[in-house]
Amino acid sequence: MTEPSGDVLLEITDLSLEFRTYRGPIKALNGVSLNVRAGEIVGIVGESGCGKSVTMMAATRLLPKGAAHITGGGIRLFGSDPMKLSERELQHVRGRQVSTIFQEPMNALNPTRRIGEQIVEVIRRHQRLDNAAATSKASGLLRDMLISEPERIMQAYPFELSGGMRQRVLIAMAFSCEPRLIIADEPTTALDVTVQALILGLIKHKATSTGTAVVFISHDMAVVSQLCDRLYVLYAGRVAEAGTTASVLAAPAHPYTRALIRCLPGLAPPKQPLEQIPGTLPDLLDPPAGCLFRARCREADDRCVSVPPLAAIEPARRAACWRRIEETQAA
Ligand SMILES: Nc1ncnc2c1ncn2[C@@H]1O[C@H](COP(=O)(O)OP(=O)(O)OP(=O)(O)O)[C@@H](O)[C@H]1O
Repeated sequence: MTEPSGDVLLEITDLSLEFRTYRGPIKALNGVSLNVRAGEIVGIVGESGCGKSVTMMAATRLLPKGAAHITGGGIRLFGSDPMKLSERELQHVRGRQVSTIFQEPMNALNPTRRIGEQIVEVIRRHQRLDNAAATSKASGLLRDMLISEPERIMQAYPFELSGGMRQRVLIAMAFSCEPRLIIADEPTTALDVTVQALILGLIKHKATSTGTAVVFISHDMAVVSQLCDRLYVLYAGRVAEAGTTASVLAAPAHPYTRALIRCLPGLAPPKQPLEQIPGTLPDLLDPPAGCLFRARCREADDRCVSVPPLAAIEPARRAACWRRIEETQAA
């Protein structure tokens, strides 16, 4: 697969991971490979429980200690294995090189402290700036988020702001230390559609103007397709399909990707009724053999009793579907 050029910031290779629970191991990831290069916006998309968050939490070593076990493959984040970093090195990476934006900003902000203090503290923790310079930088970052009165917002407490405004504050904070990579985990899911569009535009503009790479996690194909250069479609802890957003949307190769697209107004073919994907994700405590999408797939046949590899189907495209792999081989 031809990849875009640029430094590889994150490389996940064949990563398998399980959670050991009293009911048995939950096989959350099964051979996931993905990479992110400097300056690109990469989407990870798939329905709830498919492993999007776990993949990126593993990459930044944010998974609960003791419960999550890597059983295969590896991760290189800025050239190092995050599992082997000391706590101090990890803090440096998390503060200076990678920032994360989560879905619920209220959980990430301290409810008892003013917004301004919190942004200034983050800036000063990682940059040698005095209070006045950090305050001025915070104000500029809020303006970049189209907050017209940053001084007033900096005086406010989190509960005084709307959800969309709080999320803009968190995005400003994420960019404040000039990281090379931002991980945005469903940052707009809790917001209404108009605010969502504004926030997506702000992330895209700021990332493009600063050259920051973004991994954008979402269950919403419409959202990732607006924002991302490349997509990884995850299903039940495996990559079902990967490629540039334009090529995936133009000719989705995996039946799961096609089903995700057919569910969405705006992306579905015109004049066809929107569809639902029947069934649910397989039980990851006891996954069935073969292709994990088989039970929900209207195109499944005898070949699908064995697991399809994630194979190159065209330049810069991979898919894990026997039908598509064999069509490619036959062509
Ligand atoms: N701490 C945990 N203990 C046990 N299982 C977990 C834990 N965290 C995640 N899982 C399981 O790992 C699988 C992947 O979860 P993950 O949160 O990555 O999904 P997701 O695609 O991000 O979905 P969502 O959008 O709902 O967050 C799921 O089956 C989930 O139940």
